[in-house]
Amino acid sequence: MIDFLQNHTEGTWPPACPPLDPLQPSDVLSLFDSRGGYYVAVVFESSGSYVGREVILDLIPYENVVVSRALDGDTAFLETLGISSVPSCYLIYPNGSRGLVNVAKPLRSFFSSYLKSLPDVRKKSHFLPEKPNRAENSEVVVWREFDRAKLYMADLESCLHYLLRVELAAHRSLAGTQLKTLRDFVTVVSKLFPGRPPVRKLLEMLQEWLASLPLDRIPYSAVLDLVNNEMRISGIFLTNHVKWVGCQGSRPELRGYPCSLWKLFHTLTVQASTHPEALVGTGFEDDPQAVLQTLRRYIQTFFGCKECGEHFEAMAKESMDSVKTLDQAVLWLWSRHNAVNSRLAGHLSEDPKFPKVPWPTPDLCPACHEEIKGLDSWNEGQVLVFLKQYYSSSNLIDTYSADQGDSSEGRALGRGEVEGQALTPPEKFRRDQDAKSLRPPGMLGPRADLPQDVQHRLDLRLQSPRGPGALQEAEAAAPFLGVGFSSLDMSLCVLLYVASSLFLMVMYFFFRVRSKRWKVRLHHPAV
Ligand SMILES: Cc1cc2nc3c(=O)[nH]c(=O)nc-3n(C[C@H](O)[C@H](O)[C@H](O)COP(=O)(O)OP(=O)(O)OC[C@H]3O[C@@H](n4cnc5c(N)ncnc54)[C@H](O)[C@@H]3O)c2cc1C
Repeated sequence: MIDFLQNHTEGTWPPACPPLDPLQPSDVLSLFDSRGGYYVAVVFESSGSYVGREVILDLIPYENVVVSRALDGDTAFLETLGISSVPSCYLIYPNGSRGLVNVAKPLRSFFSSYLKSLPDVRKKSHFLPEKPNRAENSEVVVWREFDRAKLYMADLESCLHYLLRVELAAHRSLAGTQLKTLRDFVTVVSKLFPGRPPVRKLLEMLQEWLASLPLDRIPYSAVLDLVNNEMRISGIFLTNHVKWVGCQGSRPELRGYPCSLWKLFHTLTVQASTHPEALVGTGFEDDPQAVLQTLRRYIQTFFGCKECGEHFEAMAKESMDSVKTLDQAVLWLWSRHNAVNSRLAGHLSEDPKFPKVPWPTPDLCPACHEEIKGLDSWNEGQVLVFLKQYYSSSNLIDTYSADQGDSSEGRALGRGEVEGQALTPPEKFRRDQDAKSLRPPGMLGPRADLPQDVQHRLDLRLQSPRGPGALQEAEAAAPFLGVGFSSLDMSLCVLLYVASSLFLMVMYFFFRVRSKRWKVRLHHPAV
């Protein structure tokens, strides 16, 4: 195609196609002085190479970067730039600094991928909104430095917090298939989540409670009470706010929860594949699709973005049945995630700092990428090895994780802000940042009540004659005398109090009348 383009389009050069002829050393030197506010990349190569032209064409749909090519004829010039072998890519940054691009393999896909992932390089879009005015956009985003090769516990815990306290809160009560979906999802997460002990304990408690419920409808507030650890059971804690690290966006409305949900899902499929024994006794142990199917049902039933759920369901219908092993489940989710990435590249929801490119990128996993007949292709064996390492517990780090027991971190959002559900993408994710729980959990106190106590208390609440209808009162729960009693608890107490008073009064009158009768009999023994 390149030959055709260069040999047969004299005078009719496509207007959108950048020049493909090589630059002279003097042209390259003049680029050093010009400041266009964008990146300029020059691929140095031999005369028979196509790499430079391929990279130029690969980057056409991207803005803020211009690619050119130059030949390796002038060795003295190459030496002054520090180029010892070709092909090499020399990059001039928007601020004027410059240097050689360091990639693991000097291949077209590695150069292209590197350039596409530069900050502010993103796909051109006709639908981009105007950049917000700095003065209007007063929200300050505190940036947390992080390593893209690592998985952050803070992201996964924030995901669980958001999922349990915000996403599920859109449902007043849970019944039938919804309840079963939640039960299965919590089972999978509690068995496979490689989290810190207090979070695992909380998940275990939630799982045991949901599994033992004899009811087919529960108010969401009962789940929330348990998640908030209102019984103050020591050693149980889940952060009450979000803190994104590997999922932080360059603007508050970008990334966050959906990013962390993907990470949680990948972690679960990898854990199921590397620790299949964890699911023994759950009913999921013999089915390689069990985890994927559970995640699929969660997305279908609870994911706040309904449109995303429909897209995911379409993919699942198309090919989830072909998964026959736990390793294939890991790869299925990986390839579907990449399909979503490529569909969304250049979309409004794309963060310019985190362009949607096929993942893992060559810098993260050089062995995952191969070139067959000049085309980038995956080495799936290596991808599997990489995924199992990336999403393993040994790659999970606690930097930035919430201090267990410190519920004061984070900025609270208003109640209305976290409870709504009728959101449209990408608006739906806008509320992810620093969302707080509906009701913040109390600090863990020294009391060490038994988990059975919690179960009993929650069961009592569920079995109350008013059943799930008592939800509204439960939602208005407020701490009373420093002990986490809800208004439902208080109404039950008052009811019990009134009933016992009535009973006592009836008994009092009954005995009074009886004693009067006795007295009458004693005074008239002949009667
Ligand atoms: C199930 C699901 C379906 C979605 N569908 C839609 C949709 O239809 N429309 C829409 O607008 N948004 C959708 N989203 C949201 C969208 O996919 C992104 O999550 C969101 O735009 C944020 O993108 P991100 O840049 O943080 O990267 P994400 O795509 O969220 O990726 C998060 C992180 O996962 C890792 N990663 C990336 N790719 C892979 C991979 N292939 N395998 C393993 N790990 C990977 C990277 O570390 C990356 O930073 C969906 C989210 C989910 C969870």
